[in-house]
Amino acid sequence: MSFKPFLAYSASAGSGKTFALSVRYISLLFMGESPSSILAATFTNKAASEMRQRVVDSLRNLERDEAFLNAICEQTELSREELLDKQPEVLAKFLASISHIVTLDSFFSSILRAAALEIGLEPDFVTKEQGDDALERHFLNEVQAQGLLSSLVKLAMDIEDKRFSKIFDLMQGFYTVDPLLPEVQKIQHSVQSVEEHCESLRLEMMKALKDAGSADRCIKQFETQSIKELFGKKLFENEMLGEHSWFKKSINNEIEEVYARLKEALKLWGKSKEQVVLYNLFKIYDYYKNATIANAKFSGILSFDDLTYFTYRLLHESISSEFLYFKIDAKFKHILLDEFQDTSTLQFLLLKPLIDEIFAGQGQSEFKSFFYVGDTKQSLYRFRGGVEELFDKVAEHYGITIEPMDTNYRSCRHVVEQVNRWFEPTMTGYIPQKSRSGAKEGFVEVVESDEVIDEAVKQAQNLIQLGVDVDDIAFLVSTNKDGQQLQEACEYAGIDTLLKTSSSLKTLPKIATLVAMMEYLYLGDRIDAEALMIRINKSLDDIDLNWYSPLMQPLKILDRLVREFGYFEEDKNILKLLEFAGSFGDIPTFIKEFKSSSIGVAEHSVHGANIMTIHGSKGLEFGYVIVLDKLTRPNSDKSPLIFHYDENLSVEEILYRISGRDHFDEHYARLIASRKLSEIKDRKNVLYVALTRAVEGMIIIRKEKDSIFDEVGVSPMKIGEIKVSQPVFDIQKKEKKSHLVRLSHYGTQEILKEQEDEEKDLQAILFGSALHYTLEMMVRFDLSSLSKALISMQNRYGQQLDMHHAVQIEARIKMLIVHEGFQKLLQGAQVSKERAFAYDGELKQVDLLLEYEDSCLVIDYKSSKKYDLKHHVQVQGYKKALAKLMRKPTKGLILYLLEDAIELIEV
Ligand SMILES: Nc1ncnc2c1ncn2[C@@H]1O[C@H](COP(=O)(O)OP(=O)(O)OP(=O)(O)O)[C@@H](O)[C@H]1O
Repeated sequence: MSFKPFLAYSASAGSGKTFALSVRYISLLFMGESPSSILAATFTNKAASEMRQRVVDSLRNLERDEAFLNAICEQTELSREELLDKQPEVLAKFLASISHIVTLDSFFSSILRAAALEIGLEPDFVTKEQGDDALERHFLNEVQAQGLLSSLVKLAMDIEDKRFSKIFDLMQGFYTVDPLLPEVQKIQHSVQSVEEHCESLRLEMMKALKDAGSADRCIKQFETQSIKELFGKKLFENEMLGEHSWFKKSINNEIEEVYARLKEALKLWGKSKEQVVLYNLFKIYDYYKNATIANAKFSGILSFDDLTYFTYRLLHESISSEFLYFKIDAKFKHILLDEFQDTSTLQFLLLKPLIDEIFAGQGQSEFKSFFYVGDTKQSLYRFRGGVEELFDKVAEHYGITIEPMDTNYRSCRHVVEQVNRWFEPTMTGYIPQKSRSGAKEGFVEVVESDEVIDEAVKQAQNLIQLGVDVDDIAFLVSTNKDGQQLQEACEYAGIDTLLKTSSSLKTLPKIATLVAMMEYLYLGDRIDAEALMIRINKSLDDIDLNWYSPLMQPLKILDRLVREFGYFEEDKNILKLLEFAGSFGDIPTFIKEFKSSSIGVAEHSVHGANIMTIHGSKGLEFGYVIVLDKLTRPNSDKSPLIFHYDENLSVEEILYRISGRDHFDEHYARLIASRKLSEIKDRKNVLYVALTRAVEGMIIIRKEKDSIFDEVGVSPMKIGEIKVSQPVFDIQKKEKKSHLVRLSHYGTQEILKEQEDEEKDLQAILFGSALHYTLEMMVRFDLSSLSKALISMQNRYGQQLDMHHAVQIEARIKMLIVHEGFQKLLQGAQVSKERAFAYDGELKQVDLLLEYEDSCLVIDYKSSKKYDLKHHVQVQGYKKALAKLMRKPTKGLILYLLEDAIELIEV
């Protein structure tokens, strides 16, 4: 049998690790294993749902997926015929069973839910991504009640940053790896005697220097006001003081001897400071931890750190794995783990009892397996206790063979080769990848520009113009904030986007401004509102606020402000804000609750160019990738604490970072140096992930200075060419406007950028709506149906619609009725109008759907050609969605009902 039960793949991006995992999963099904006995864990929800989909799709269309079918044949040693024969039965069994294709977090959450009561947690808890302000308040109250506020203030002083929020971060850092923390001695240390000793040596040094007739500038080096100042002196980087050019002349044995003692005393000072800081931190950490646990239990809202912590407590202290299996009503015989390089030690410890169980049965007749895949070059989560050594340690511990894979199945040849060129010289242990035979050439381009966002938008417009489907484009950015900025620019340029970030609604400038305006109206607090208005290019004086009364409901006020600001009511983030505001009767409660809320940013549409952070793109692939330089300066890790892991991957010691400490303490210097190397490696890993996502082509936009790409020597270049089928249409050049773009919906899906005054716009909206309505009301596309539909339209719109527009509607539809091309399309088609369908959780509606025997055609009516690009992108989205839903090849058309012509444009 070629199925190796215990196996790991350590291989580069795109080499088919996830593919191999899916093959293995399905092979197990064909080998008769029950879906409920297999645990397959991936890193993101998206990856998990893609894997589930892949399993179902492959089981449905096995014969169409040659590569997959061959791989399953090889794994199972079954012939094609045997597999195809078994396929319906395996599919039926899979669909009827509970499968466990999950993220580790959701798996832990299900474990915890099943046995929550064992540790005093209500099983209906919910999980969320970020910590909340309530916890900080709760904790501060607790600290104050315990009389520990002075410890907190002292800590804030000791920690260079001097902000309380830094202390929260540090404690959250402890909590993330809590079970791995070392025992910290609960002895109160003092630095006073050490400081006194340092001080007397400093004075001794000054005297010795004076006695030796040293120059003033030498003596001045020791004229410091505090030990901290002395500690930070650069001269201590010298092992002997005589190595310093200033001191050469007057150096003598006595001075060197005092210097050595002073260095030793300062080393001790650093250590004592560390002990004091850690002692104080751990003292308050107990309260922080208790506050966190109490807060989670009380609110029923768990962060991912809470989830890991509680699951650890549950599995390691409260119940046995036998009891766990009983509780979750499953027993895993096979475990498959994806992206293993980012599994934290703690997460692994949570899985370990289940893996041990598999190995415990080894040698007996029962068929069990364990398989994991990963790439340490893509390890991104060191900060949350991800330790890349875990990959090898696990293999060693269980005696698992790690196999390499050397061919890239994802990217075109130029991407694979260029990535090799960048990383081979700059990344230790990098093994160049081969391109698969028959890979397309593709293209890679590096553009240098300090207007990163504008350039990215320009490049995307160019791709779209060349015929690239907007859904196949992905922008990769460094931060959520960069993503938001880019999204606004894309929206402005008429490119639909899908923003996949974890940002909170509060952080969006539009939303923040609306709420600040409410505060201004209610409390008269002008400063915040004014500052935010400037950010969105407006001034308080531009806005008419005479309608306001303090008794108005928050929803009413926001609704009015949205209109005053000319915002788009259909903007989903604005809708989310309005929805939230709807549940409050008074302004102050709304403001208070909004500020402590953690409502996430809405996704903008079901299709469009993806915008995501590089971290979020891990494991994914896209046709065309545009990687953006970081908009802000790259920041280095300035955490005041350094965690050092031991052989068993527990935290062996925690070091306190003080600048200059490496001059005195060799052990500290060694760890700091290795930490710096890790930071560089982490940054390169991020770049490696970003530069390995593209299938057809990649564009990189780098800044001239301070570029994140400098690390691997990415400089302007171009290889290959963008080759896409036919250019489909011309992008209309849009002039940039200095004021905010205002969007309105009219018709069913028609989108208009407002350029005229409000009066004209209202008529345009009515015209679009009435035209759509008339077309909707026509039973058939003939003159008698038209005259009936026109009556319905007059009943509905007659009062407001211009006479001239009513005439136009009739004339345009008459032209359509006699249009030969259009009538031809109707032949043999089942016609549905205003067909609604749900796709990706959203309700969509198309104007006209023509269903033929073996294909479909989706038609979208437009009354003007002003916004070609937007129309085009929109119809592409419908086409894609309907092709999936109808399971038939689906074409798309934009039908322009213009004043003097009917035009049909294929999309
Ligand atoms: N043996 C194969 N034959 C054909 N196509 C393959 C094969 N292996 C992988 N692929 C395809 O290559 C692409 C990359 O594969 P996959 O996502 O599994 O790589 P990966 O190693 O998991 O990448 P990453 O490290 O970036 O997560 C996918 O589109 C996959 O379907």
